[in-house]
Amino acid sequence: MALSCCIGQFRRTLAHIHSTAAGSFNQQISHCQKRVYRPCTWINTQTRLLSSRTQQNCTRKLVRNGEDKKLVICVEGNIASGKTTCLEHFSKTNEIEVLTEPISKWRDVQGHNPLALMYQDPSRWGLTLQTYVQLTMLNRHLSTASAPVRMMERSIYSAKYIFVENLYRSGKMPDVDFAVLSEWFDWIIQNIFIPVDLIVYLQTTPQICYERLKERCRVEETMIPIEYLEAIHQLHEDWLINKTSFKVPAPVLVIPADHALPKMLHKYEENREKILLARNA
Ligand SMILES: Nc1ncnc2c1ncn2[C@@H]1O[C@H](COP(=O)(O)OP(=O)(O)O)[C@@H](O)[C@H]1O
Ligand SMILES: Nc1ccn([C@H]2C[C@H](O)[C@@H](COP(=O)(O)O)O2)c(=O)n1
Repeated sequence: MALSCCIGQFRRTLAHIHSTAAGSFNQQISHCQKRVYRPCTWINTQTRLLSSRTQQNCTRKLVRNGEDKKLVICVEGNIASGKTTCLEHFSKTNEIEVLTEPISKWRDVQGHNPLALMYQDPSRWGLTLQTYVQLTMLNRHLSTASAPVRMMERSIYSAKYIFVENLYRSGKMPDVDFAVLSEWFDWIIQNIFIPVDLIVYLQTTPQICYERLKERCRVEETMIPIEYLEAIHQLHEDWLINKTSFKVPAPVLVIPADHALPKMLHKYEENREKILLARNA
């Protein structure tokens, strides 16, 4: 009698634990959906979007409404290769919105300058800067479009494939920092739709970048040696030209960019149509 009473009580307790756990699990899901995903939509990219820009090895991704319709061009290149100057040129066109790198944020996050810290002590501050770069670049990619064509300076891809990779390969980023950043990056790429239609690669020699960097004279960059620009250059070449390092998310238009400014402006005009008609489909 006492034993069957105990078994009954045990069963009721188990049932209670089960229903409480299930309830709290469901609550977590709806809380998660409401809090995290409200501005976007989960869509089945296999059924709704079939262009190659969606082929990122995932069937369900977080997509901003309407983001699949605009054209996205990322301008990539070494430090001081002329990306901002190129964007400035195209910003005069009505249907193009230009998004420069959020470097002002990297120089001032709540009164701190992670860009300067990274150059002073890359092993200590590389992760700090690159985590923030990843966040701010993701924010740039997901920001609401204000024109049919978007031209962006760099991308979340080059942040990882060029700058994080360089810190790691040069021995200035500890394995654990690289592992954490890589897991963040892989999660983002697998779960969030980040369309790119064309990469415009401003191909320069490191020496020319070094001269332009000296002329620009950004205070954080005064200690950059030519060897750093050479390493960044080689990573760009392996990614976008040799295609031996990482997956390239879009077709690449290479524009040789060592020339003086008037010739560069002419080259931008020569390539205008190719750029504006790009659709990674
Ligand atoms: N074609 C060019 N010839 C000479 N100087 C240039 C040219 N393009 C840009 N510059 C100068 O070089 C520096 C770096 O250019 P910038 O557009 O800021 O490069 P990035 O955005 O790639 O770092 C700036 O001082 C800019 O005025
Ligand atoms: N992921 C990144 C991106 C940029 N930087 C650095 C390199 C430059 O000092 C600066 C901005 O580059 P620019 O627009 O002049 O080519 O930010 C970095 O360290 N990591």
